[in-house]
Amino acid sequence: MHIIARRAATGIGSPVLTSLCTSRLTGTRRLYTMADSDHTVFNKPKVELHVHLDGAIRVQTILDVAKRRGITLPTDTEEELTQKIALEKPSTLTAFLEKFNEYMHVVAGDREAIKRIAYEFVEDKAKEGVIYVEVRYSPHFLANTQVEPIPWNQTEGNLSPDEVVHLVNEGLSEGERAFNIKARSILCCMRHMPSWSMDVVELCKKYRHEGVVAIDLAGDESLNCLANPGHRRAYEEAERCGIHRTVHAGEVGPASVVKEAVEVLKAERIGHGYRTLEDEGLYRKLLAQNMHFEVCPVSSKLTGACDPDFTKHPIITFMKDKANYSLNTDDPLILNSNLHLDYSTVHRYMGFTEEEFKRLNICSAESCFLPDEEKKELLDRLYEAYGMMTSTAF
Ligand SMILES: O=c1[nH]cnc2c1ncn2[C@H]1C[C@H](O)[C@@H](CO)O1
Repeated sequence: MHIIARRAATGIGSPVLTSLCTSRLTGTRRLYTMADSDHTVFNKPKVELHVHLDGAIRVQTILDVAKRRGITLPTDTEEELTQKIALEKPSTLTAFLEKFNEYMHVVAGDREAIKRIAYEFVEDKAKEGVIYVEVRYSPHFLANTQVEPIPWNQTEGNLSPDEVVHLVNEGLSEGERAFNIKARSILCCMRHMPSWSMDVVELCKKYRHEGVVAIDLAGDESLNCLANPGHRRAYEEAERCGIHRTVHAGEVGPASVVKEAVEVLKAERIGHGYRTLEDEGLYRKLLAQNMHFEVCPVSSKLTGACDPDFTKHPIITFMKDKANYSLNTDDPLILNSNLHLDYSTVHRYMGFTEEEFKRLNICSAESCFLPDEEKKELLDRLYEAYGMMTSTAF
């Protein structure tokens, strides 16, 4: 018999951190190279809770699919297409979301592409040292039938949002087996499309035993801050059926959107949530409730959600207050980033230590949407990898 006991990690407070490659943040942008990826500030198992599948597609995959389908793109080189898609400098969330127009028409409606994207996503996360990921997407945005309006100027086909979820589930499960990590998904309602939201919750219910763990509300908060009744009804149904709930709120929208997410939509986690800090009372209340904030450092700069000066970033307050939050990429394709860049950014500009990286990953595991037993297994893997577990046989 074994007794498992947690203890403080050894060597914490003294960051074992290697040098960084930060030219992408401070100077001219350039593509990631293998050398960049070697500069890892936290080379230990990680948990990622906020990343969009359709914002995490490989550029080469877009080129391959376009070629196979006979779709013309403005360029056929990986480097040039990356430059076309990637956001160059701090902008607005609206401009950021427009970047999806550059390539979504290539992959939407294509069964092979959707499954491939999901599979490759798992491989990319495994390479970043992620052992558990929750990836989100809008099934409607990848469909070309049973969706009104049909997105991305597609002509009507025969791929429904339901089949999209099935294909993503297949790609993720094959990826899990091939790369030995765990991947679950979150289905997104879109703020500007309340008429899709009931479908989304029904898909969450249908596929809850095939990898779908939660519902989300994404899209442009700056265009419409109030939760439309369509979203509200979907979230009520989610709560009634025990479907987990997260909501993009307080990214660019005011603290009142966060309040609404928590009080009306019964969100269990907040996507981004930076502007919660503008309402001291709300922030203190959420801290006391141990609310989880899914923060995305690199994204928050390029979407214009936060001051581009990272030394003034709200995440510093979260860190100092020992808040419950995770570090995430959000949309690495559009940000031309990866998870290492988020970790190196907060280390370099915000003073994050190895100890904090361990703590926030444990918070992430505790706040993930896995069932209790699987959550415990995930936590045990982290405690062990972080040297926070003793196993005493007797
Ligand atoms: O950072 C974001 N904020 C709000 N919505 C976003 C963000 N990144 C991606 N999205 C939207 C665009 C995607 O097509 C959609 C589903 O993944 O979610």
